[in-house]
Amino acid sequence: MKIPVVDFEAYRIGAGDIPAERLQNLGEELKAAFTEVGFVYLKNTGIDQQEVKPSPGGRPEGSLQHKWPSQEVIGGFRERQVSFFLHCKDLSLRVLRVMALSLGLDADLFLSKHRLIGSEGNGSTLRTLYYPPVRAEVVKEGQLRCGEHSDYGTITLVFQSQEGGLQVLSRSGEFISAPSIPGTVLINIADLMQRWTGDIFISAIHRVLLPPPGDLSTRQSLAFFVQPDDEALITCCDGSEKYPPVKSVDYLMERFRDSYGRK
Ligand SMILES: O=C(O)CCC(=O)C(=O)O
Ligand SMILES: [Fe+2]
Repeated sequence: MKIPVVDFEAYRIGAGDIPAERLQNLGEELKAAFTEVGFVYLKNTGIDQQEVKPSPGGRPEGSLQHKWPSQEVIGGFRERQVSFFLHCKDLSLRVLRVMALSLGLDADLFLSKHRLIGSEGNGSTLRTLYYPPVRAEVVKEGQLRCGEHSDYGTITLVFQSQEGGLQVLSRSGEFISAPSIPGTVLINIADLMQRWTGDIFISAIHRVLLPPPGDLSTRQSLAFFVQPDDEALITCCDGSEKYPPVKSVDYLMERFRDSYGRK
């Protein structure tokens, strides 16, 4: 089993209304990916490769008085991050729309519960993940670069550097690799979306492997974790009542407590 690559050109960021039939086709491809693997690579999304490159280096950061590094430390950092965040948001909303259509639901069903991304009342986050070099001498048996987990929210957008190592657990129980494919955005279903769809879309377990012994390269990825608005009530969209309705923020807090809270 492989993670499909789907061409999102027809509905890329900036694209206006498109014929329902084109959206339908896109929907079918996304649905196949999300019901079978839970992951998909999207190409021609409108997020260009340039945006994902690290910011130009500046002086090493000293103690920062503000939340954002100053202009002289990393010129344009704030602007770039904000613009990238907004592009991730735009793409996520487009994907959520196609996902709803693909299930024969109202196009706005998922969207209508993601109205506040980027403002108070919605916990979606853009996270920068830096994996430091790994010295072979300190590696323990079975150690991973990022442990096996599934994500909590609705969908996640992942942008990886070239080093690779990401693997996804397939339904047949084997890990398949999910390398970086330049020019694509890797998107996966997360747990709350699996619950929302009554387990139609799969939130797959994934992990990042250590580099081969002696390989001292670092790894960098960016993950945009999409969550519904805090107050949104999530009810199985297929009418199955497989899971009771849950308020988004309550579900997520519970998951965070399980992961990080006192035992
Ligand atoms: O670093 C990666 O490529 C993936 C990280 C990840 O799965 C996560 O942070 O949830
Ligand atoms: Fe993850």
